[in-house]
Formats: sequence, C-alpha cells, structure tokens
Amino acid sequence: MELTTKKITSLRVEHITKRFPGVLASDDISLSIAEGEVLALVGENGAGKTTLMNILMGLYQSDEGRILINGEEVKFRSPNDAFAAGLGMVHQQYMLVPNMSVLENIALGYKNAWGPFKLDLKMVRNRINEVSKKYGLAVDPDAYIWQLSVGEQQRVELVKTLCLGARFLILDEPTSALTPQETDELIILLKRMSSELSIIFISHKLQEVKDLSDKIVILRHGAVVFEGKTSEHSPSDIAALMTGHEVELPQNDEPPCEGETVLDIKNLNVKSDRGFLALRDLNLSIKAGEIVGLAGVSGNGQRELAEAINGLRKVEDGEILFFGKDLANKSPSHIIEAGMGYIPEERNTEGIVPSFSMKENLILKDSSHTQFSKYSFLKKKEIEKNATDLRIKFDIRSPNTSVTAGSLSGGNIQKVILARELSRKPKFLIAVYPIRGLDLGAAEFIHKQLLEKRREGIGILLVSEELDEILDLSDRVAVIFKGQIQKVLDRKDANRRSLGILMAGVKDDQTV
Ligand SMILES: Nc1ncnc2c1ncn2[C@@H]1O[C@H](COP(=O)(O)OP(=O)(O)OP(=O)(O)O)[C@@H](O)[C@H]1O
Repeated sequence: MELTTKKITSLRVEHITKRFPGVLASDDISLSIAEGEVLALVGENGAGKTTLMNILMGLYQSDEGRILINGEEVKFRSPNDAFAAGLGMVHQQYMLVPNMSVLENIALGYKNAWGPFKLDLKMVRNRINEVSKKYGLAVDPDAYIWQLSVGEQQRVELVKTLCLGARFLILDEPTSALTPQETDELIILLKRMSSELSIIFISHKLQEVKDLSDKIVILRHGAVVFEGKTSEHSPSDIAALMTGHEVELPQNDEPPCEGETVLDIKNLNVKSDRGFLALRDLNLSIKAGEIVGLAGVSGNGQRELAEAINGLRKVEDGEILFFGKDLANKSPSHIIEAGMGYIPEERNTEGIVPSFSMKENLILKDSSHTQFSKYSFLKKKEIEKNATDLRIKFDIRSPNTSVTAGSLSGGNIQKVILARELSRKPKFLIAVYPIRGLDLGAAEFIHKQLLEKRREGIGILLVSEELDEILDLSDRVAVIFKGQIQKVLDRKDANRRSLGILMAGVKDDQTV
C-alpha cells in the first residue's frame, strides 16, 4: 500500500520569488539537487528557509518562478500534489494528532493524500511494519502520540512520510528538539537513507551540516548568497559565511558566586502526564547571581520541574521556597508577580499567543502594569515603543511590530519570548533550551545576555541537553536522573565525561 511515485532523478527550482506583506521571503532563488544528494539549507533566522520548502511542498504558491522534476515543470496546488510527485516533508512543528494512535495518524495521512475511500487499517499496519523494518525506524503503531517523546514523534513523522511513498525528503530543523543521542541516531539513519533518497535539510547546527550534507546553500534576506561543496568548508567557515563575521560563543569565567540562596527546592514530588512520579524528593538550591545548569537526558523530569516552579503543574509534596516564601501550587500569575521569568520549552503553545501581534506578545505578562495601561486602557504608544526597542535590541526580523507572532519564523518567535522575559527584569530566570532554533549569531547574543543577567545578580536555572551550552555558562551543574538530582558539580569538576556518567544514572563518586 504505497502511493506510486516516479523516481526523482533531479529537482530544480528556478527564480522562485515569494512576497509576504512587507517581506521579500524568497528573492529569485534558483537551486538544484540530484538523486541521492543531501543538500543543507542554512541561514539566519528569518532568511527564508522554511518558506522555500513550503513552496516546494505546495503549502505556499510562489509569486514567480517554477519547479522542475526530472526536467519537467510541475505545479503543486497543495501538499497532496507534492506527495503524489514523491516529495515528503517533516516540519519544525510535528503535524500529529496527540490523542490518536500512531496507526491512526498514519492512516489519516493516507486519507488526506488519497481522498475519500475505505481505509484498510490492517494494510496500513503492515506498511508501517515494512517501513520501520527497512529503515530501522522502530515505532509502536498502537502508542498514542501524547505518550511519545519528541524524538519518538519525529520518528513517526518520518515513517508516515516514507509510508506515503516519499522519494525526496525535506526536513526542517530535524534535530533541534532531539536529545544528543537521538541526533546521532538520526544522522546515521539519514546517511543510510541518502543512498536511496534525495534529502534537503535545514539546520542551525553546523557540525551536523558537515557530517551529513554533500552541498550547502546559504540564504540571507531571502536570496542565495553562497552555494558550495560541504567537503571544502569547515563549520567555522560556514558560520562566517552565514553571519558575515567570526562567531565565538561566550564563556562564564568569573569566580564562583557568593550570593544568598534565592530558590530553594525541598523534597519536591510531582507527577508526569501519565500519572507516575516524575520528580521524587528532588532537592536543589540556586543563589542570586549564579547560573546552575540542569543537565540530563530529556524525559528525566526537567519539564515537570520547570512547570511545577511556574505553577503549571501540581506539586504533590515538598516546597519551592522563593526568597523564603513557598510558591508550591501558587497560581502562575502569583509566581510571575513574585519575579519569576520563564523561557518555556514549547514556544508556540506556552511561550506566545500566535494570533496576538508581536507587540502584544512582548507585554503579555505586563499588560496591566502602569507602564502599559491606565484605568484599564492600554497605552498604545508605550506598547509600540517597547516593541520597537526590543525589536532592535534582539534583532527580531519582522516587517513591523503589528504582525501576528504566529507568522514569524521559528527563530524569531524564540527571540520574542527571550526579549520579553529578559526585559521584564525578573528576579530569577528559568531558561529551558533557550537557544533552540536560533541561528549562531543569535545564540551568541543570548548567551551574552544570560551572563549579563548573572552579573546583575539574577539567579538562573539553565535547562539544556547541549553539554557545551551547560559547560560554557554554568557556575554549578546539577545532573537530573529519574526525577532526582544525582549530584551537583562545581564548574571546575564538570566536564563531558563526568556529566555523561552521571546522566546515565551512575552515582558512584569513584567514577566521577
Ligand atoms: N505566513 C506568513 N505570513 C507572513 N510572513 C511570513 C509568513 N511565513 C513566513 N513569513 C515571513 O517570511 C520570512 C522568512 O521566514 P521563514 O520562516 O522562511 O524563515 P527561516 O529562514 O525558516 O527562519 P528560522 O531559522 O527562524 O526558522 C520571515 O520574515 C517571516 O516572518
């Protein structure tokens, strides 16, 4: 049961141009990719990478230009036309229905692609098993999507795309939400698949661009500014070509902090969505002016900890002392008022209201403050000024401050959240994967901002799976494993090896 698609020996786009109100998102783009080739599409946030891929998939129509497959012009009016031609895309935001099973989601993909007909679920199940065996992509057809980790959901998206007969894969930041181990596995898998399929992938991680691609195309302001062979360029070369300058991520090399304890978590017990204890008697304290990195493999309680501190998850037992007052089970608004800043993992659902304008999102937590409202009327000029200033400072690429936040590129949405949380003058900050989806230049800027906050005396809990990020910024590193803090290491004792051992659950002091 496979959509019969023709072999794709070449795909070429010629002079593609796409305008959105106030933005030239694709500016006369031409590029080509041959059978079995892997092309990496890189560029700053908002450079137009996703837009070009959405045009290829029939989600957007270009204003000018054409697409040629095997030398013949094709016109895609919808993603179904692109599927039928053998193209498949895994988006940044997975398009899966959470309360349906893997089998039902993939069957839905068939139904959307094939239109109304009676679906044979047994055949879909067989096809899933066939694809997962062929490519070594293990999925459980009966698991519900909400039960799966981000990495598992991504595997389902890949299986779905392959079940539908894709011969040309487009992957939009496929590793941005994966654990380092899942990333390594995906890169190996994609390498293996590239002997049979052509792949275009978008990434901000230059090492994986280097590891996986044959060819690199760099976009800037919607136009191709560089095209070349990957083997001829080092990651730092590519970074310089992309940003126009050498990128150097800053390091925290200041002496350990002596501030007072501001966040003191005692014997915290919190349940996961599935009803199991995700945090078990967790203890952790953080001082003013210190960055504590929380290292761990995703799914060991990081999400539950961040949500419990921010009042978004019930605390079963224990205390969250913030400047001496217990925040456990207080409302999110109470916690915000107490001075807690939060950069959440889920930027589209927890970080912004996509249908609100960018400027409204920038005052989301402060709309009733006297700075932005008087007698329940909003001060429009102040709100505009705030947005204009933050847009410049954080280099948020948007035509103006009134566009809906949902229409911004993924990286620019992240910048809106960071701009809001860092400018609110929090007393404490919880930053969960703060540079996920950011281009290198933006990551450099955000790391500098976090160090600046530290110098101002703000305590920061930095949740990340990127050990480089943790090691660059932290004063101390706490390793979380199965809902407990395995150990807290001073910066001088923390390295990839010591953290890796603790993250795997080994607690023995001898090994660290
Ligand atoms: N549906 C839309 N409506 C209006 N503007 C849009 C829309 N989609 C994209 N844009 C704009 O087009 C430009 C390019 O966005 P795109 O998402 O293609 O960037 P990107 O290179 O993928 O960025 P990132 O690395 O941040 O994901 C941005 O200025 C964005 O705001």
